[in-house]
Amino acid sequence: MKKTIVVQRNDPNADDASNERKLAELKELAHAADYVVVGVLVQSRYPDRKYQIGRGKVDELAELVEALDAEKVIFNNQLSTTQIYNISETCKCEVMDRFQLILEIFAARATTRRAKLQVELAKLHYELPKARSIVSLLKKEERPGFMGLGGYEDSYEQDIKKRIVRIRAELLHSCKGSESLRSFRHERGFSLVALAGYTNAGKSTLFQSLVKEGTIVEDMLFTTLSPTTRSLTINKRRMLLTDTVGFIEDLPYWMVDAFRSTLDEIFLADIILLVVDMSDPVDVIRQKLAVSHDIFWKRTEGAVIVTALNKTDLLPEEDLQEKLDVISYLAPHPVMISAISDKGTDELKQLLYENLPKWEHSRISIPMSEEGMSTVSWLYDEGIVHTIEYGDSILMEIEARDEIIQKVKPFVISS
Ligand SMILES: Nc1nc2c(ncn2[C@@H]2O[C@H](COP(=O)(O)OP(=O)(O)OP(=O)(O)O)[C@@H](O)[C@H]2O)c(=O)[nH]1
Ligand SMILES: [Mg+2]
Repeated sequence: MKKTIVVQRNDPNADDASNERKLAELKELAHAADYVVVGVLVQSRYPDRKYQIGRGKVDELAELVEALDAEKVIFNNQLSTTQIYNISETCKCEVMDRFQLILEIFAARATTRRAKLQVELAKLHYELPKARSIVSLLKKEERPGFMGLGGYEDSYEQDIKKRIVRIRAELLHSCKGSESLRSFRHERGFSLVALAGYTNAGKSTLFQSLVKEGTIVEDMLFTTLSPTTRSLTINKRRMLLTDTVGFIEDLPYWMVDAFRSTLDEIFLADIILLVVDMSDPVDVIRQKLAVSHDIFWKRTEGAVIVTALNKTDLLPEEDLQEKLDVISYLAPHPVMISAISDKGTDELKQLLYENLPKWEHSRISIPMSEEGMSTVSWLYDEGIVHTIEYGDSILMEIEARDEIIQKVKPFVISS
């Protein structure tokens, strides 16, 4: 974890509360990218329009970097190439802006080929307008390595343009890889549950708390497909739980596709587990829920939404109930939880179980033979075996997806 200092120039036209919220969001983003925020610097008086930060403040920042031994400075406002260059010279550490931070988060979370291409595309869009000044700065200063650029040449800008064209073409032809991921998982009898919600809502904490008794062997298979997916068994039903990137507001248009593609897992899920931070002010919760539903709308097919109202440990019971009353129309299948203390986890698991795609019950009789025995072990893998009796034939009571029942149709006695 890298130590970082976050810097914000307050918007003089916005009120204190909204400036504070912006800063809080930046800290949350830094946390999401695995940084530890060790210091904060706010520029409240409006400096010269040309600068995001006044001269004196840059010196103050440099002192802070040294005192706190920070490795990185993250600005909430967009910076020009020259600004990044100059500030990093003075502070003697890496400097980046909010957009680069968000790109870093997307890059870390992109699991499918399509998502990776989208993130790469967004990065190139970010770099393109800066290409010329990067090259001229490097030429002036003879400083290779700046902004991750090794050697440089005049064709840098051309090069970026070519890569953009190439990626666009590949994206056009790439089929949705995650579709096949879904069928692969379904073939193996797993239902898909995706965690969704704003950054800092507590998705990853809940993910860890739900999967802590998960089965390691199966996990090894799926971690290679997606590093943020683990298996989870509730009442013998097996599901795959996927942690996803948090929703982020105020994205520029060139980042929207990259953001959406990191959410592919959500759009393919059987259940969307929407995590909400109940310690937010109720207006903020309502706004976040509305945006979340907007993101799911039209992109999900028949997914059930379960709303996990998290961080209930931070509020008294009456406040929780009051907030729930206001937001209930935006919170389908609600359950109050506290991911850090495991409170409500059992109710949540039960709710997930109840909302899984329905499985069929059947009584079947399978001939006692080698082939019959392999069918039995296949059924153990694919469904739930409630009872089994060995006699002249093998009598079983099973529960499984319809496709599975169809395959043993000739043996069905009753359903
Ligand atoms: N008090 C309290 N804090 C919580 C709870 N759940 C999570 N947190 C804290 O909230 C912060 C964010 O939690 P994460 O699990 O990283 O949130 P996230 O939704 O995964 O965030 P992103 O990955 O950035 O989208 C952490 O500091 C957690 O310790 C909770 O139930 N109660
Ligand atoms: Mg997380």
